[in-house]
Amino acid sequence: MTLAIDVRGAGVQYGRTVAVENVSFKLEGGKIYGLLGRNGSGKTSLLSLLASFREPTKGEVLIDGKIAFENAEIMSQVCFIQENGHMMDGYKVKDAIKLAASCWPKWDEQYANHLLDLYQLPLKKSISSLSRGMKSALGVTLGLASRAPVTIFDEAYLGMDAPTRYAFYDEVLRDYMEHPRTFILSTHLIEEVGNLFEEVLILDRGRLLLHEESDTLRQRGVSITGPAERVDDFVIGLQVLGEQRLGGTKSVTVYGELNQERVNRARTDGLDLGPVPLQDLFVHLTKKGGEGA
Ligand SMILES: Nc1ncnc2c1ncn2[C@@H]1O[C@H](COP(=O)(O)OP(=O)(O)OP(=O)(O)O)[C@@H](O)[C@H]1O
Repeated sequence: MTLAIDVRGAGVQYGRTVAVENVSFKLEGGKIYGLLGRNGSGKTSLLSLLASFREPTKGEVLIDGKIAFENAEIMSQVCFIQENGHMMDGYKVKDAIKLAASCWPKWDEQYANHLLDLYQLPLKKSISSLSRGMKSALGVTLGLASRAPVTIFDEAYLGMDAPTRYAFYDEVLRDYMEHPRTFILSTHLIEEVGNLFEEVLILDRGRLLLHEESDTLRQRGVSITGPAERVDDFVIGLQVLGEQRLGGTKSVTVYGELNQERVNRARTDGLDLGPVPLQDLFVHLTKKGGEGA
């Protein structure tokens, strides 16, 4: 089941702070989406609109064609897991599981038990006594086992150590293949998780800077490496994002796809063309005072 998401001119304001401004995008659903943005760029505020936790100050958010806010039917289709939990500190793990089972109609108890075992989560322990990593694992368990048509993880796996995080990424992919639905993951760990994303949205100071297929975005960056003088000559007229030099060799990162003529010229000039990591593109695109896309 895929639910389309349609965000129309949405804004979130806290007093005088504008956290999200005039953001519009459509997600057809049934994909894994990455939401990227620097600290304070408005990711959590935007995601809380999708989860109906908050009403937009401006604009509207539609899920499956219906206004999401305070819509019980929609809320039961969206599971929003945050790093800090919203997770009833006074309760035990088994209470959180029980509550989740009653919230999400597609809750899969067997899968939840499998994940509880995998993460070795003690059912009888109170949530407040769990380590940070265990709290993350509980969040991840709730999100995955919810099988909600729209499952959102807002940095929810940050507390996990690296092997557990990688196991989580594998689990998301496996579960997504077996039970296709919409996943939205916000993250700072772009290199780790970037390969999962089919589409990427970047927020910058509350505004949507970019919404693209990740493959298209990756093709927007090219690194050109070779003898320094030839590289300098080659990049004239291109948008240079950064450069590194080692002796007489230089590597320059440019933004924008190279046309065939340029690609041929690089070959003739003996220059190497290579991909640019998503993380580097993100850093350049969201640099303070950067030009953006
Ligand atoms: N409850 C709130 N009251 C007042 N201001 C808030 C509140 N929540 C967020 N903000 C402000 O809104 C802006 C966006 O915050 P938000 O948490 O949405 O960003 P974020 O991209 O999720 O950040 P991070 O990556 O650091 O978690 C920030 O300037 C933040 O200080």
